[in-house]
Amino acid sequence: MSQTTEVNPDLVMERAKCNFNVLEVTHLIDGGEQNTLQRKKIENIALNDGAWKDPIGEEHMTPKEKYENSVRKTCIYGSIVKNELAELSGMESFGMNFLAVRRTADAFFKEVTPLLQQFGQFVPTILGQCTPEQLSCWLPKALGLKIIGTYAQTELGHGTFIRGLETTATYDPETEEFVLHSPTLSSYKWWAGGLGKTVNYCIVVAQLYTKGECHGTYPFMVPIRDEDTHMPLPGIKVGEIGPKMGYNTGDNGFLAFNNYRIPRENMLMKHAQVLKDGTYVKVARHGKLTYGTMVFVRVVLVSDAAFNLAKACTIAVRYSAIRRQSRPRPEEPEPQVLDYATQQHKLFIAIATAHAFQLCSVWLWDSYNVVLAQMKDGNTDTLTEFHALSSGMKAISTSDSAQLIEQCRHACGGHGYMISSGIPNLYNYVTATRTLEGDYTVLLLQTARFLVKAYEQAEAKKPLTPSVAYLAHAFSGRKTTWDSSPDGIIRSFQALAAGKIAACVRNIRKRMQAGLSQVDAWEMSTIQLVAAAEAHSRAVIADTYRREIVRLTANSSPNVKAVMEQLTILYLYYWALERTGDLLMYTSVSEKDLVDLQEAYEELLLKIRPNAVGLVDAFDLRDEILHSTLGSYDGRVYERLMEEALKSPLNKEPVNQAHFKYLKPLIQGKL
Ligand SMILES: CCCCCCCCCCCCCCCCCCCCC/C=C/C(=O)SCCNC(=O)CCNC(=O)[C@H](O)C(C)(C)COP(=O)(O)OP(=O)(O)OC[C@H]1O[C@@H](n2cnc3c(N)ncnc32)[C@H](O)[C@@H]1OP(=O)(O)O
Ligand SMILES: Cc1cc2nc3c(=O)[nH]c(=O)nc-3n(C[C@H](O)[C@H](O)[C@H](O)COP(=O)(O)OP(=O)(O)OC[C@H]3O[C@@H](n4cnc5c(N)ncnc54)[C@H](O)[C@@H]3O)c2cc1C
Repeated sequence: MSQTTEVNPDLVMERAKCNFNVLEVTHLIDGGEQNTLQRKKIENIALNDGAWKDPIGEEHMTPKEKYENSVRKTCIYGSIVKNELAELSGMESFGMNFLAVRRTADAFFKEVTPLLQQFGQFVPTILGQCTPEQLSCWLPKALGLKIIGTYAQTELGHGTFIRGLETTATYDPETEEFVLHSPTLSSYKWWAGGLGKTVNYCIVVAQLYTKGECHGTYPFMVPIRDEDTHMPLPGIKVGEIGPKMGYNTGDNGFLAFNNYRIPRENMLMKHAQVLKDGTYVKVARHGKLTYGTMVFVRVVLVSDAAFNLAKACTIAVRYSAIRRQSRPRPEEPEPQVLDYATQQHKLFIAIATAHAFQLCSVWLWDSYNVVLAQMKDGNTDTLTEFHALSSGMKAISTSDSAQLIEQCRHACGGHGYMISSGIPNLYNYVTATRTLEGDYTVLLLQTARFLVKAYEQAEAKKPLTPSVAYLAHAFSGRKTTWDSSPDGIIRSFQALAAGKIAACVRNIRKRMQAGLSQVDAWEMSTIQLVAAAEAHSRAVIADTYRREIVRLTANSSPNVKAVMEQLTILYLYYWALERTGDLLMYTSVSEKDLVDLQEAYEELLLKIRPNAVGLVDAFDLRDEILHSTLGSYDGRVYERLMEEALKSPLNKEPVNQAHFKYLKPLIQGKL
């Protein structure tokens, strides 16, 4: 935590009011004291020298300057990671320390590094899609930054529908090469991060053709730029796609091939092989293992959503503690805006949600490792359930985080709209994650596919996998009894998920009986299927959050236990109140129960209020990582806003030339 000598008195007061041990909660969020110490060590090594700081605010730079500045900082951070953090960061395990490296990177990059995909997708694809020989060839080069790569799957014409990709990789047994070709404009690769200017290698997903037959999409390792001159290689057309809402330091690019040849060995052959004579050999037992990188990134994105939401609520809660506005009681000073119940309603759910997603991400990560271990032994049985689970969690966590970050902006009034508040960059980053790596709707429909099948299993009294075990109770013919205890509310969330899934199944069957095909009946039901998958994912998140908090605070001090319990209950009440219509439909909840619940929710906000600043301090986000005039630890908000305003290039001269060139002639009637 960064400290300065003068701290805003309101923040001093808030910190004195906090009744729990902030460090204990930090340890809880980090997954233990050792992790906190290690993270702080990484942050200290990486951030204490400051050579990476921007010469002028990035927001005042041209797109070209922004990109070049971002590469500059990437190299500084790259050398710190390579020379000083490599051992600490456990790169190969992608564990907690790797997350600390990822978290520290945000001090360097307000948007993104052009090397995000190197570590987010290029290395993971090498790890997940290569044969042992390929792995030993490419992994050291990629980890040692001898080659810089990205992941080019999406095309101008298709992102969601991978089977519709048009880029072809046709095997030529004469030369033992693949010929990569982009037959149409819509087949141009589009979006890959770092592709525009930075990378020299690219994992390209293309339709595999051999012996005149198409075998579906596979990944290929493709050199695209000369390793010395960095010029695009002959047969390659590559460039940057232009300004975006965010990710502007990430040089997302386009790429096309004109009968471009790569050696046979450059097909990533863990899951299928093409022999020298062109024979296709399928190795994998599960048809979708080539989608593995996407599953990995979806898991990572849940923790990314939690982290970015924690940043936004740190900014908004600290700001709300120093911001005073209006005078409801004329005899008293203006209250801190944090004292308004509506402000607490906007912010405390954001804190609880950041905790919920953080704990769910750790749980999801652990479950993912179990699935990977089973797959190593040749067992892919749990992959389908995990795909459904990770798709749902990715969809909900990225979407809720984006919405709550926007809510944090609302909570900061006009100043939240300043780039220097830090919130716009956070929103622009997170809202993209709702789309990338599988759009929200598309992923929830994947979850729904699984749920409908699970419902049919339950109906046939067959065994159910853990995440849908609650469906076994869906056939009692009675509404679930409302009970406002935490476990009772979770049971109600499960009941409404089960009710929605059952309604979807009924609708699909009814439509098919009326003569629609299965595809059309499904399509007509997709609005409800998305709602059912959302309800299911929310039930899983609520259940996991509650279970994990109970487990993790078993030995905590009483006040930590109490405040963590309050947050989980707040989360449950909030979502119950958001879904009153559904509860009335699928549980025995009465009007009076809902009135009581609303009252209990409002009382809970009051209980949490004195600990609000302590709760966001516990996220332990250094000022360098927050990049915020409103959210710094010392609360010197107005001073920082003024300092930033004075940095505006428009303030460099008293009168701008546009006055004489355009305005004066207009004023003088000469135009
Ligand atoms: C040293 C230097 C230092 C420098 C700084 C260091 C900085 C450190 C930074 C560290 C970085 C850390 C990481 C940070 C975060 C990472 C961010 C990375 C950035 C990401 C940017 C974005 C990238 C992308 O977007 S890549 C493109 C992604 N594209 C998609 O996601 C496409 C979505 N579409 C699909 O997934 C599919 O097409 C789908 C699933 C919608 C449909 O597929 P289909 O083939 O048509 O399948 P279908 O017929 O519908 O059948 C479904 C069937 O298959 C099963 N299924 C589908 N998918 C899967 C799967 N993945 N796994 C398992 N099973 C699957 C499904 O269940 C169905 O089964 P059945 O119902 O039984 O038939
Ligand atoms: C910042 C950013 C970075 C990215 N980085 C990369 C990268 O590094 N590499 C890479 O390969 N790609 C990358 N992408 C691309 C990204 O993966 C795709 O944009 C994403 O998967 C969505 O696909 P799409 O753009 O084709 O959307 P579309 O599928 O065209 O979606 C448009 C609309 O149609 C709806 N829709 C589509 N299909 C269905 C359906 N079956 N049922 C119901 N509704 C449907 C969607 O819900 C959406 O509302 C990036 C994208 C962004 C924004």
